Amino acid sequence: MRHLFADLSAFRRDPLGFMREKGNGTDEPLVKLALGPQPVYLVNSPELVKPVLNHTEDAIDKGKYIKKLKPAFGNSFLLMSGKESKRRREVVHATLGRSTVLEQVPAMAATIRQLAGALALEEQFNVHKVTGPLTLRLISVALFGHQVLSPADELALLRAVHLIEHELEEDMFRIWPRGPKSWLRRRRKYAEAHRIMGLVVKRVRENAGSSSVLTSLEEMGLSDNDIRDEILTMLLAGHHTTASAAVWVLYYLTTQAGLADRIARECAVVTDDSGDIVAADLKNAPVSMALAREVLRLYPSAWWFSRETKKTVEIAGHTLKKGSALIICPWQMQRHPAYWDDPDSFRMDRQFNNKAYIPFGVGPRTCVGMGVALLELQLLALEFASAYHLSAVSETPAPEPRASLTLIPPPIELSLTIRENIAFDEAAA
Ligand code: HEM
Repeated sequence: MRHLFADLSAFRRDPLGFMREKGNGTDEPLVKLALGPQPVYLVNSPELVKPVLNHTEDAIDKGKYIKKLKPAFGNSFLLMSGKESKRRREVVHATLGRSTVLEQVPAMAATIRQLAGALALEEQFNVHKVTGPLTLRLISVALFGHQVLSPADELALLRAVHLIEHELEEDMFRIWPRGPKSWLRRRRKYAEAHRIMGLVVKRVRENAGSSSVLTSLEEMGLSDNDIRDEILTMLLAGHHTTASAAVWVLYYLTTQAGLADRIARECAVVTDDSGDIVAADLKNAPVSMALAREVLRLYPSAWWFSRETKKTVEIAGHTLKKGSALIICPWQMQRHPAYWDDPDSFRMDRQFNNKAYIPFGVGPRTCVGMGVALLELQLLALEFASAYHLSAVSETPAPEPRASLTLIPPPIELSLTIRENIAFDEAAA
């Protein structure tokens, strides 16, 4: 019998490499991992993803790993199960539905354009440092409308995220409890983060009084604290993940020969006479959408997520006893050579309706922000490619990302110069 912790040090050393090594080297649909006393399985077959994620909550539900996010997300529906979670999810989902979000396209595009203009004045910039504040602003625009979050609020929220992120990362796969010093440090940081977040949410509520999501949450009869937690969840879950993918969108625009030109041409098709993107025409912009999708295949920001069995469950010939963890790892499955040709290469001609393509999860708990995240990434590509020429200042190819709660991109430095013209010749198209 293998030691209960046999895989722990390899996992800690290189989580991304570990998952690929465990899953890609075998056709076992469920791979047992020795990460501690709790039985943990990697879901290694796309055929099992739906059965696991669509299972009734009384048998397979979100488990103890996600509960560790409670210090950040509080009492929000992301961490709940059952009727209350479903009720809240429906309200949020309605606000983030495609038709509602499309109404915010002019404001979102203008936000991106403003940032790009400011970056063009810089000699060079670190991409992740700018996509964090940008996606925070964009998700706030999508949810509450224009200019609800001030630049000072954005900085404050980013600081709060920074305070708790490291601590959450440390707790995620911790086996033994913290010592008193470390426990106190965590308590202090969380308290400070909560204070900051509380102040920001208060201002969001004051400034966005009539926005639909706030009104709907209030009409549901949620307490002030619960509304605070739902808002924070959307801002936190919504910006960090998208910011990480946004880095790679700009990176590939810079490094893939001809891609920026193709997207600039595509942008010309979806803009009106004043140069503004027309939301209803975005369906005619497949290249920028394929870029966003391929980026999320190679670099799924939510690189893993999990479920836990609430009773004994039979899956793929395994009897999983109550309390077993099931890890779903888009990072590993989306680079599995059995499901993808040349899996490590960036290729936009792929079929994304592949069962092994799961950057937003599937089933009843699939990402509520999927539509808005894809829209943000698409608008980013269109706005940058149409107006600027991007050049890489840091090394290419870029180093691999780091695995934290989400995938953290490496520092990538780019510079922008104003695009002179687009070559409209068909041959280049
Ligand atoms: C590229 C960006 C994003 C990625 C890769 C991503 C990924 C995911 C994944 C994989 C899940 C499912 C987790 C599970 O089944 O346990 C999820 C859930 C969730 N996401 Fe996203 N997400 C992104 C953007 C957003 C945005 C913009 C929002 C804004 C509101 C958001 C809010 C949420 C929430 C609230 C849930 C929980 C849903 C539930 O439990 O019912 N995400 N996300």
